[in-house]
Amino acid sequence: MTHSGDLPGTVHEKRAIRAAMRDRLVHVPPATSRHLCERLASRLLTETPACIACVWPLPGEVDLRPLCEKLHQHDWRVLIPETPPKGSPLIFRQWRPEAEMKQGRFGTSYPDGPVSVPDVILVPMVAFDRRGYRLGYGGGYYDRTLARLPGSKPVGYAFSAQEVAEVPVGPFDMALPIIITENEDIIRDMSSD
Ligand SMILES: Nc1nc2c(c(=O)[nH]1)N(C=O)[C@@H](CNc1ccc(C(=O)N[C@@H](CCC(=O)O)C(=O)O)cc1)CN2
Ligand SMILES: Nc1ncnc2c1ncn2[C@@H]1O[C@H](COP(=O)(O)OP(=O)(O)OP(=O)(O)O)[C@@H](O)[C@H]1O
Repeated sequence: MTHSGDLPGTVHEKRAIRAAMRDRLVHVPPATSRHLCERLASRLLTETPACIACVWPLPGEVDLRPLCEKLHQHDWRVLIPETPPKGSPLIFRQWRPEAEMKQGRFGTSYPDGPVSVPDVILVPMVAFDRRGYRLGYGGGYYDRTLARLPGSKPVGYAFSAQEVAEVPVGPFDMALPIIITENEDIIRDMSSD
């Protein structure tokens, strides 16, 4: 596989962090995921209902399904991404509680609903740092998607256990303005830009 954007050293470092995180995430209890969903819900539900992109969980990840249900009950439109071939941005489709989920690329699941553009994008990650940089599974999907949707507000979320000192940063990586964990809201410090 070619990695057009990142230097070879960055690619290796990113791989090593992904492997370390897989081991760490095995030990996160399910209650932590529920707690994080509650923190996300209490923050989002103070805002006017809007259109929000969530994700259907992959093994070991934060499970946003309770949040999807709650937001839907409060008149938010919930979208879940369909994963296209690598190199293309994500396709967001409307989800409803009764939606049948289809199997997509890399073990992802997505609903069959109409395509829509989110106002808010909840951004999953494998690891993050305090500057707001994140590391995903290496598809570059969120970097590409956020670059094309400047009007959508990205909100990162992760377990505190996923924090590392410094995520290696490639030319396309963008720092997130906010990352929410089960313990705190990490707001990016713009003064260091
Ligand atoms: N729940 C969830 N859905 C999501 C994402 C995510 O991070 N979490 N994505 C975020 O972009 C997109 C899917 N991105 C992915 C890109 C690559 C691989 C992948 O290559 N997986 C490897 C194993 C990688 C590893 O564990 O190191 C594989 O399946 O072999 C998986 C997902 C969209 N949907
Ligand atoms: N906007 C973009 N345009 C072109 N290439 C990009 C863009 N964003 C990322 N890439 C490239 O995609 C590849 C994967 O990126 P990276 O390792 O940062 O993915 P990731 O953030 O871990 O994955 P994901 O966003 O899917 O969770 C890299 O080669 C990167 O340079």
